[in-house]
Amino acid sequence: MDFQTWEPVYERLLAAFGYPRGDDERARDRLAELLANASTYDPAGLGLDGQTVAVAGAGPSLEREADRAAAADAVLAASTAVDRLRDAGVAVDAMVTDLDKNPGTGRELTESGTPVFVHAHGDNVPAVERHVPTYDGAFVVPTTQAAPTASVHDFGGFTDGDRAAFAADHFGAAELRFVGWDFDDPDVAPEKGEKLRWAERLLYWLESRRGERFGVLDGRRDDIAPLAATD
Ligand SMILES: Nc1ncnc2c1ncn2[C@@H]1O[C@H](COP(=O)(O)OP(=O)(O)OP(=O)(O)O)[C@@H](O)[C@H]1O
Ligand SMILES: Nc1nc2c(c(=O)[nH]1)N=C(CO)CN2
Repeated sequence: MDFQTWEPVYERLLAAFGYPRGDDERARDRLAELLANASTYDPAGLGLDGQTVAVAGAGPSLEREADRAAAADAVLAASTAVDRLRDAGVAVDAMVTDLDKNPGTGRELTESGTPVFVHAHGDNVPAVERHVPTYDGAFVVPTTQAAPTASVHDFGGFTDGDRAAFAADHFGAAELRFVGWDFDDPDVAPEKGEKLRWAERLLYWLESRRGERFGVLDGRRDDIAPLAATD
């Protein structure tokens, strides 16, 4: 997705959560500085074009659905879904994270040649500053939710999981398969619940743009507030 398409939705997110845009931009630029000497990873190298890509979230259903991830051509996993899939015997092709839960996993992945999409936003600069210098920059894909720059990309999306879906879409995935997504999880804290509601709206927008029907949204569409007139 190009930024022109993403920006109106991004502006709605900023308004909904009260995030200052300037903070996201400063975070983006700090991430760029920290990687200034690295030749970062081009996700085209993942070869997602035409593939069935599993997009793993960290909901309670993940272990139950691990086989569906294993059977996909590629797996992009959000944050702690990486560790849980590994424990279930499923290796991931890339991790998508804002470094707030399992930064050590991200470091190990980059060290062993698995790309990690590292997202900088207005509320994670200390984590970015602490962990990015410990990563192998050759396997980091730097991302922002603000305007992209020469070195920091914006493929669209907000939470770790939906950003994985937008990245898979951007790099040509033929089919997205969602595992570990539980929108009605009663155990998530209120702010996280609000983020999950936005993730759901974003996936609804994405499926409509792709002309696809994501099974994870079956039975839910009537209750989703659309983000675009075309939804
Ligand atoms: N029930 C759920 N609980 C948590 N995450 C879920 C759930 N369902 C789907 N997800 C997706 O899994 C992703 C990873 O969740 P996790 O709790 O490991 O990370 P997080 O760092 O808190 O995520 P984020 O920073 O994006 O809020 C979320 O970003 C979300 O997109
Ligand atoms: N500014 C800002 N941006 C975000 C935040 C956040 O807490 N602050 N959280 C996200 C996913 O958890 C994604 N983007």
